[in-house]
Amino acid sequence: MAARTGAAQSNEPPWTPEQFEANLRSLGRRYHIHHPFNVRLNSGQCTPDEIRGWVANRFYYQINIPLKDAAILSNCDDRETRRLWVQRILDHDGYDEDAGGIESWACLADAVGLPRDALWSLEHVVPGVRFAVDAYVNFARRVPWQEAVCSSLTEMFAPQIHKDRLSGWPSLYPWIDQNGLHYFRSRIPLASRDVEHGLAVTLDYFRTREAQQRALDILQFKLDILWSMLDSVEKAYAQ
Ligand SMILES: O=C(O)c1cc(C(=O)O)c2c(n1)C(=O)C(=O)c1cc(C(=O)O)[nH]c1-2
Repeated sequence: MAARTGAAQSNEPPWTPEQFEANLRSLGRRYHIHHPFNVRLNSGQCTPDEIRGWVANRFYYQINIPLKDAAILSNCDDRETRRLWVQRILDHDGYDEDAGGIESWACLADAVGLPRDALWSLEHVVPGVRFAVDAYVNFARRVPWQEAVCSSLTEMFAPQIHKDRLSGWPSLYPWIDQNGLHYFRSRIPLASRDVEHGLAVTLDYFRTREAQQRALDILQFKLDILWSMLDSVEKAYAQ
């Protein structure tokens, strides 16, 4: 991964944990919440076909998140971290009475009128989305687990995008069955819990200025993945 956020001099002192966290959070200005497609989506300007296209494509991200988390687990030699991290897989795949996030996303597909067989067949997934999501999973497979943990920190910015959908969609898109929005509601507390753990790992692992700079580059890489997914959806569906 090429440095994106400015080369660091290795002789500079490390940022304090507070400054480091503030610098990570400042990358929120590049979150896909600001992507033109998302701006249209959350301001009521998307057609039903565009929304169905977005749901079908984002499904590829949803079903790959547990593979990404399993890759992190497979590289992680720290038992305490594994005990916490395994929950992320269960959140998406479900356990006991909890049907899980993938099933919730399938309910969103029902709500927007996308048939389940079309969703699960992945027939609507466009190449750019496939490449971007696969890049995320492959990154998690090959880097030290702490770097992969850092890449999940885009979740710092996710609660707001979920809240925007929950507050806006019912009036902007009254044709969408509101029961389908459960996924967004469920993710708000889970994202906050994930971030608390992910940030603790990141602040502890990236200690030198050079390492902290690498953490910013990793977060930017993940922001780019989310951004390019929307670029691809926009190109495929926007009128
Ligand atoms: O709807 C969104 O915009 C959005 C973004 C992100 C993100 O920022 O990576 C995640 C999610 N949703 C999400 O639902 C989710 O479960 C999730 C897991 C992760 C991750 O990197 O481990 N990101 C995200």
